[in-house]
Amino acid sequence: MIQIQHLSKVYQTKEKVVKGVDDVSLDIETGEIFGIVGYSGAGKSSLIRCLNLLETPTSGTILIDDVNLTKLSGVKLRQARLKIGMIFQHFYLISQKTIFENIAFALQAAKMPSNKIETRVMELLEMVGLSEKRDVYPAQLSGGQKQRVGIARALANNPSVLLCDEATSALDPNTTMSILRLLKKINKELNITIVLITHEMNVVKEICDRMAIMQDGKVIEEGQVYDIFSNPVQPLTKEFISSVVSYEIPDTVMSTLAGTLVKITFKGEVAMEGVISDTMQKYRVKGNFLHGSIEYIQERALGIFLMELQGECDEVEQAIAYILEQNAQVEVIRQHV
Ligand SMILES: Nc1ncnc2c1ncn2[C@@H]1O[C@H](COP(=O)(O)OP(=O)(O)OP(=O)(O)O)[C@@H](O)[C@H]1O
Repeated sequence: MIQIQHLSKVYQTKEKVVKGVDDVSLDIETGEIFGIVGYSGAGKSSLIRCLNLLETPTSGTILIDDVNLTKLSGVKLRQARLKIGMIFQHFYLISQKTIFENIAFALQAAKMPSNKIETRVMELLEMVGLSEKRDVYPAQLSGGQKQRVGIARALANNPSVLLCDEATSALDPNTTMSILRLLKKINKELNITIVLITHEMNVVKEICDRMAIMQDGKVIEEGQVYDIFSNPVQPLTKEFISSVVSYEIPDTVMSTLAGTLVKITFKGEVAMEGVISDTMQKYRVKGNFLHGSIEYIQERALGIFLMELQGECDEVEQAIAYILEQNAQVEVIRQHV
């Protein structure tokens, strides 16, 4: 388990003092995939770089499996760092070395006996699907393949934690998906805890179990990804979610609506169509669908629909009460006019 306690990172420049990370506390469970989201400058890189002490925290504590990293130095710190792999947006492979040599380098640095290195490198290359590329140079690989090498190198010394710093931000959507699938496979098969930072909500939606949203160095919201998508609280969180699922209704359409405008959220197993059609039959209410989508988050359905409900006030109220009874969430966006 990773415990981040009251972590702060302050940068002192000639002109000013900047709080990159401002009193952040988070617990990340062993074996989970935890996403940290925020716009540029929110403090994500500073936070993730403090986790392996690439940045020295100004104050606060980082415990990994009860070992306080901030108290370690010298050999002990180097050993602890070997248990934390990291991958980067721009891969940072050594261009003069082959793929094999790039990965072997991480093992040599950790003093693995040379007769064991070849077997281990080939094992890693197979895990990331690049066995055929052992003797080529990084320039001969695509971005996705380079990131696979980055992953193999990060896993070389059997880390318990993998940090991903915008690992898919330089990749196209299809390649991003294949890298995310690989990370998920690694997480499941090796039970590695993954902490990733990203500005893309899609990445989080695809593979993370829990997430935190950062703004101005602080964590402003955290929780299960499913819960955050179904019930975001902070305006910034809502903004990030709208980048994946947007429920904006154009003003021109809005001005033509006379009924009550509601947002209905169905979680998981609730039979959405049945609830809506039952409601329309039970009450003298007409429903117009304005927008709708079903997202799958961690293989659990989340249906969000925007509807205009037309009818007498009390009928509309009863219809809403009925939908609520069926375990759906209803938010009245605008009462009928
Ligand atoms: N070495 C540094 N010296 C001074 N200020 C810094 C330094 N590194 C980061 N900062 C500042 O700390 C704040 C947080 O930056 P950080 O890079 O952690 O954010 P981020 O969310 O990762 O953004 P990005 O995705 O653009 O890197 C910003 O205001 C940034 O300017």
